[in-house]
Amino acid sequence: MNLFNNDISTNLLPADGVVNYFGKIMSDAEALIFFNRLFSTIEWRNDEAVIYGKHYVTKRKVAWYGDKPFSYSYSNTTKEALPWTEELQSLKTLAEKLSGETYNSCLLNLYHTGEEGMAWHSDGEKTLKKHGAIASFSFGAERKFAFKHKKTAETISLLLEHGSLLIMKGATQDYWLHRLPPTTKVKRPRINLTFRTIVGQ
Ligand SMILES: O=C(O)CCC(=O)C(=O)O
Ligand SMILES: [Fe+2]
Repeated sequence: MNLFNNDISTNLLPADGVVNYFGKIMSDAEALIFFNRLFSTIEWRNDEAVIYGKHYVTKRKVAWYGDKPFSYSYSNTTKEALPWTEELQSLKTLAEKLSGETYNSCLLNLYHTGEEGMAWHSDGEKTLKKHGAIASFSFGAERKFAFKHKKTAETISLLLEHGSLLIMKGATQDYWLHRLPPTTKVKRPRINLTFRTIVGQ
């Protein structure tokens, strides 16, 4: 368990990838402004999934934005990226400055309460740049986030704070799963943004 690591130069993973937690990169007041603007201006939609032929609509809401109308396909649905909003453009610039990487798209998640989460997965889709960085911003309720090694099952956890930035890069998606565990303790909403790089479209 590594709940309070705040040194950006520290790799939270012991091997097979790089995860840097920058901690809070803005004031709580500034982060609240981002939360409110994102909550009201993003075109939030319920996420859909087809699992064993059954159609599910999640409570969690999602949105997909980018430089171009990139398509993003998963669970038998395809979404086209919407053009950047002012807030997304400024957060993309901030992520690029702090991480020294570039991004061309962003997947957003809105978790209304702690009971909504995201199951173990890795973001290694073929449409994403191989070993490209993923920059993850958190706004609103603080939530636990966890990594699990695909072979050894070693687990690393941390807290994602209001107004914080986490970077995943290198071979992370090849070797590690990550998840946002559900919890009954958190009653407030959280917004997550993951800036990514789509290739070949
Ligand atoms: O909500 C989070 O912090 C993680 C979201 C995530 O892993 C994803 O969108 O791929
Ligand atoms: Fe992910």
